[in-house]
Amino acid sequence: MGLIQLLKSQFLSHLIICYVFLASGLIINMLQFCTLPLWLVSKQLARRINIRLGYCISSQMVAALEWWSGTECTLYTDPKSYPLYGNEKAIVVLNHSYEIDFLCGWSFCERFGVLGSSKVLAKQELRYLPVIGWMWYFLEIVFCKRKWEDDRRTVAECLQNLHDYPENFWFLLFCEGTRFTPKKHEVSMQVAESKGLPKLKYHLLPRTKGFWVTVQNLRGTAAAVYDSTLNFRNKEAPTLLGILNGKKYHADLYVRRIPLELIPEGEAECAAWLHKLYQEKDSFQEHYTQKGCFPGPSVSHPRRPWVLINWIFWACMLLYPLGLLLVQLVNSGSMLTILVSVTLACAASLGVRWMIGQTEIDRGSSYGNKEVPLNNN
Ligand SMILES: CC/C=C\C/C=C\C/C=C\C/C=C\C/C=C\C/C=C\CCC(=O)SCCNC(=O)CCNC(=O)[C@H](O)C(C)(C)COP(=O)(O)OP(=O)(O)OC[C@H]1O[C@@H](n2cnc3c(N)ncnc32)[C@H](O)[C@@H]1OP(=O)(O)O
Ligand SMILES: CCCCCCCCCCCCCCCCCC(=O)OC[C@@H](O)COP(=O)(O)O
Repeated sequence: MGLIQLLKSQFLSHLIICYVFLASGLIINMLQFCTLPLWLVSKQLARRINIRLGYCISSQMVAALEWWSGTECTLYTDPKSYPLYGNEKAIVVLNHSYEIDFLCGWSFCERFGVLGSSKVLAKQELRYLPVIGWMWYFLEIVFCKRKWEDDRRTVAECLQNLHDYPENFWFLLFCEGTRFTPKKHEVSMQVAESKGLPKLKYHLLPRTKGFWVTVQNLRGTAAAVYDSTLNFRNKEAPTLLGILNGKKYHADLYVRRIPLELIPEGEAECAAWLHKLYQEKDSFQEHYTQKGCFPGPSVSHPRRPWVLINWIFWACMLLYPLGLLLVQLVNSGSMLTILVSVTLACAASLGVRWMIGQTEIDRGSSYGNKEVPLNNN
């Protein structure tokens, strides 16, 4: 193991990264909170400020992926579509099998200049996650309870609010609705069978309602759907803890740009279109499994230094006062103060570990796990 790799695997390094993330994140959350009165005066200015504040948080995770772990993300796409990425509003449809799929998505957002404004249809539980969930509140992220009766109105309303959004954004949809597990796959294939749909090997059966409501409500706002299929070389199973340990992964993303006009308007037709899309995605994954790459040309889109510069800025701002505090603490000689400080640091570490746990598939929800009574043939 080289010296750098040894450094990356040290608990102290992880502690520093997590401290900078947590402390800067809470400061930024507070700044976001301070923009609340501005929404009443100038909504567009408040949005633009929040995009930049949000960037300061999410780019730290991208920095960990791109610069700390050195993970490489390769894009396979049609060179004719390539110039449009980042220059229009779009809906992204992505498979949901990996613990860091959202982070790879963020990495592409960063490279195409839409990281601060990127959006997602996220499960309600994530709204309460410190730093990230609180940041999302100010970025107008759309949350769902994964209960259509409750979601149909709220999701449509939140999407309507994005009509006058001042900057380009990508709206991410994991149509499978939950991460892939063998059990969830088995259950969803029973549903596929009952609906007379072909079985999928690499995906769960997509939930079509969220896609339909998104396409309908973003017509006239988004220009296209980016059908995106992610895989990792050599059957890598990447994790956020692996990233923190400096482990390098190799992600490949296959993107097809589909103009929004080509997507049917009716609910049933739109659902059928999405099922066909997932059958195609399944065939791309089969191609990847057989050949080790996606069909079509790959383009090189290098990482940018901004995420690293942002991290260095926050590290300088926050590590210096922490150093001073530690020196004062030791000099004080008070056992009680030292004990209280150590307890606080342990609590913060456990908090971050819990946050990381939110990305782990083994700790995932039971949504999609249970056999459902099926009355449609
Ligand atoms: C150039 C580069 C391009 C791209 C770069 C890539 C990406 C970057 C882009 C942006 C990045 C932005 C942000 C990323 C950051 C962080 C993201 C992090 C995480 C958030 C992710 C989540 O939280 S995912 C979970 C939440 N989201 C969703 O669930 C979305 C999908 N779901 C839906 O759309 C649902 O329809 C719903 C949520 C709106 C409603 O849920 P409900 O459960 O009520 O679903 P349905 O009504 O659809 O389900 C009932 C129907 O489904 C059938 N059924 C029953 N059981 C199953 C089963 N197991 N599987 C499938 N189907 C099932 C049932 O029979 C019903 O059938 P109908 O005939 O009645 O439809
Ligand atoms: C600087 C870099 C490292 C900093 C250290 C750590 C900080 C911890 C940050 C945690 C970030 C959490 C981001 C939340 C995104 C979770 C995405 C996700 O994958 O959600 C799962 C849902 O889609 C489906 O849920 P399931 O039904 O599968 O259950």
